[in-house]
Amino acid sequence: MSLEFDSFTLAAATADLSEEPRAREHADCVEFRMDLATESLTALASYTGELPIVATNRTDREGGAGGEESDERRLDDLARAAEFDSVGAIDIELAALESGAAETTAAHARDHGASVIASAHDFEGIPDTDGMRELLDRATEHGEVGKLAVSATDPGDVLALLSVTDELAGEGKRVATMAMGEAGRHSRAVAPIYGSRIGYAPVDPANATAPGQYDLATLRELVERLR
Ligand SMILES: O=C1C[C@@](O)(C(=O)O)C[C@@H](O)[C@@H]1O
Repeated sequence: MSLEFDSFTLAAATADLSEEPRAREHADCVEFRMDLATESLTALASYTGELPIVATNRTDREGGAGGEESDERRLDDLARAAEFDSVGAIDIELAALESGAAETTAAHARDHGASVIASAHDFEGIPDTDGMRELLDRATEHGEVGKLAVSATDPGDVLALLSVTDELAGEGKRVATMAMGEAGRHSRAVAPIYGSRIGYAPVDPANATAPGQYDLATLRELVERLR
């Protein structure tokens, strides 16, 4: 089952697929953080949930726990994840796509009907507007969706991110954006209005996969009320 991200899609982010029944009420899909899970391929093989899965195997370099040294193994596991019917998309870092390291991973995923989210994360801060536009634009060239997560220290940081989101979405590009951190939290509720296609929230707030996330029920309610 392929995930197209034709409209806003709310992902319940988790390292534990047994949480899926609790996510169903609010989420459109599950983001399975393979890098935070144990035996992730075994968990995928025994998944019997209803929600389609976005498989993510995040590298340490972009805030994950997938290791830095074992990029080949990490990407290989991601490619194998895409073989499961339940996996509708995989998330690959733009850096790995641009270096060519993940070219076969992306092709393999598409061969198995899974789309590709090309993602970039800045855990240190927020690039300037031109930098964000350029990164996001490049991401949309490599993925069915281009995603940018930045770190805000001030609510004003979010303005530039929203404006770039609005601009690229207005050009018909599929983008997903969010500002991490407390100061950026509101971006998660507001960015969908400007065209962001994917939101992430943990089922259990104690298990956030990024700083400043709302819990799933709250984000769903905020997005619904604001649109
Ligand atoms: O890339 C993202 C976005 C994210 O970092 C966030 O800020 O919500 C959460 C991650 O799980 C996901 O892979």
